[in-house]
Amino acid sequence: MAPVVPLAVQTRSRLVSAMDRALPAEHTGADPQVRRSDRADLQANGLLAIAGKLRTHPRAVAEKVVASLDGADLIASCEVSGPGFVNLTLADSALLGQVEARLADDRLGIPRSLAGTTVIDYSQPNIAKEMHVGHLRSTIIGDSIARILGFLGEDVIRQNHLGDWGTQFGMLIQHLAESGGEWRRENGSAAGSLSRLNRLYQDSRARFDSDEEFAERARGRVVALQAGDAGTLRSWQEIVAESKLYFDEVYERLGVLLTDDDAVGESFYNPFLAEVADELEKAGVAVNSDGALCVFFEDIAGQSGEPLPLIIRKRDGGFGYAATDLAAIRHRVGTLAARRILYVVDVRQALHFRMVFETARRIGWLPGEVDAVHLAFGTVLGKDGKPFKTRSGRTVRLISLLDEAVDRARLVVKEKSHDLAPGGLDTTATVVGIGAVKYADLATSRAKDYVFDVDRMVSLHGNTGVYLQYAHARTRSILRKAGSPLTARARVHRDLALEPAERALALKLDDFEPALTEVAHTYEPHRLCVYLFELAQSFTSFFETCPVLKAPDPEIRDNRLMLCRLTGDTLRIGLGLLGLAAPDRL
Ligand SMILES: NC(=[NH2+])NCCC[C@H](N)C(=O)O
Repeated sequence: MAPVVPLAVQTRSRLVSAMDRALPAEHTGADPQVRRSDRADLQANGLLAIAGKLRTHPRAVAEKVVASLDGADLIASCEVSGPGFVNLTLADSALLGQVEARLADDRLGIPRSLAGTTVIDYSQPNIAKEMHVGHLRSTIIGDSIARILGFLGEDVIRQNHLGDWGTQFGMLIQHLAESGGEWRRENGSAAGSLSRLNRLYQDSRARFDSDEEFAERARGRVVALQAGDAGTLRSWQEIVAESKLYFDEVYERLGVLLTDDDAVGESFYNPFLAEVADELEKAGVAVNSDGALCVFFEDIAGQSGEPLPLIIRKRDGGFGYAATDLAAIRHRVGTLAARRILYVVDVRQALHFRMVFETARRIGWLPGEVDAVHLAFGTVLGKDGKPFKTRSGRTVRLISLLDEAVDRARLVVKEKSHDLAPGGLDTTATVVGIGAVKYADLATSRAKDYVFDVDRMVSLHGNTGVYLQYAHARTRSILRKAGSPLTARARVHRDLALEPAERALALKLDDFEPALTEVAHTYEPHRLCVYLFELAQSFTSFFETCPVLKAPDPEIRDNRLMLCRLTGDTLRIGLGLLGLAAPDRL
């Protein structure tokens, strides 16, 4: 299927050709800067700058270009305005042609414009601990970016950098051995066992901090674990396996792409850490400082004003979090052949990643042509504007949040839905509730904090997941009532004139690809949310002013049905790229 080129891009090409014809040769290739505009469909602003360079009156330049514009099939009218802008109105037939061409392709004419390998590190929960809202953000944002890059043709390798290694496991395993604390699964779900493990983990931490003799035994346990002592290793493996089961339960509930194959935890890099440290030391990138192996950064000062170290190996010989991340970069570039590595991690780790990336550049593990980007995100806040905690001050469990959202969604659906899918209330409440949580997270600009407010998330008014799911279901319901098959060849009558609301909708439908490309460049899924919300609003205005089933004549009805169909398809694919389901009935 040939890609469908957005009308703005087509218009730009026509203007460039006209400029080639009308202007002196040294200005070929200049950008006419075609943008969407309020005054007309499109506006070209680039001629002003060119006129400046040519020392000619800008309006005269614009008039000349417009006079040599060849675009009758595409552009209905074109006029010079103000100091030398060009306002362009697209031909109705061109807008309808786009609708027809997009409907003929199951990717809606969107090309696979990316090609390369991207590693994306996201979710990253910690073994023996329950997932919390911070992991929710990483999981949801990372998953959507993975989907969008993949849709645009990128080869995406997901890496779930599980916290499954380190001194804390010595503590936990020792405590389990001594206390006989029972945590194993009683029923089918791993949520209960993880909750018990989480509590035992906290107990072990408290004991470690208060009981020096226990701390000594726990440190011995770390040594045993690292040396591969059979019993210790078995305990660790058991805890890891149970934690993974629990993560998978959460992932399935959330409907994210992550599977067990993506789980490449910190322990995976353990065998390479000594080598990483040696190489850094030999290359002189890391130096011995007070018995620890560190990398220093002249331009990054700590609180005391001294250059801040990145610790590779601690004084006791243990390797830190940074050593693991450096080993991971080596693996991702050297073995996985990434041209880009994305880290979806809390903004509080910004300095860590800056130092890790800089270290990897210095030693050459991260060559200039490979990008490494920390996609930092803000904190989830409670209604009091403080980091989201339970009343007793504990971090909030992800599962209970999801349960709450689904319960709240059930009430909304029960009250509002007249057209429930066969799966009934429970299925729909799940789709709406989980979708609401995901959408609320994605719709906020990534770097910002946001307030976790379930009522707002499941609201039918405003920029919410359920608003978009309803808009999608509405398009499907219209098509069902019209008896119009969802997949048959598009029947578009190109010679008909469009009403303003139809034009606005058709124009918006043509903007899907630029919206996706923008997310791929900025890694900000909220831009796709904004697009889909505006599309749903354009659809609502269209639907309110242009009767579809009762259209004045059969050909107009056909055209309107096709607009409904393309809106529905665009919403379905767009919601899918955000990780939301789009049921046909709601
Ligand atoms: N490659 C990484 N360091 N990824 C982030 C890991 C996040 C860590 N497990 C945490 O919960 O804070």
